Amino acid sequence: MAREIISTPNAPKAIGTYSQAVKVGKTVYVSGQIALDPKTGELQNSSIDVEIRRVFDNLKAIVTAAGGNFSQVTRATVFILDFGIFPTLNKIMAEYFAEPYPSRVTVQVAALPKNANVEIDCIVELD
Ligand SMILES: CC(=[NH2+])C(=O)[O-]
Repeated sequence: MAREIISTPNAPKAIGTYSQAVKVGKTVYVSGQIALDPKTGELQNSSIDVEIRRVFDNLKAIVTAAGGNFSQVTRATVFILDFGIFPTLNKIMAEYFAEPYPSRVTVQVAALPKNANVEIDCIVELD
């Protein structure tokens, strides 16, 4: 099946050897997003709320560029440095996603790129 590379200036440029997303048929694989500002490339981490919202905004920009929306997200993977932010993560995610929510995995990890506190990737099934 043909692959399409998704690229948008509304989300951060890749900081390594990956594409923002790869679309295969109606499935979109969105790379892990940290809270980089798409314009400056700087991590937006003035607060954990700001950081998490920037991550979801980055994901949303890529999903939109692929022709989708958050209601079509089937799976998200969340990497966090500290489970102390779990309630905040859930509160903010509920602002971006309506029920029924996507499937999700959340894991605590030792480190993330650019010393981020959170990284999230997702898979989208387009209609
Ligand atoms: C940030 C990211 N997605 C990576 O793989 O480094």
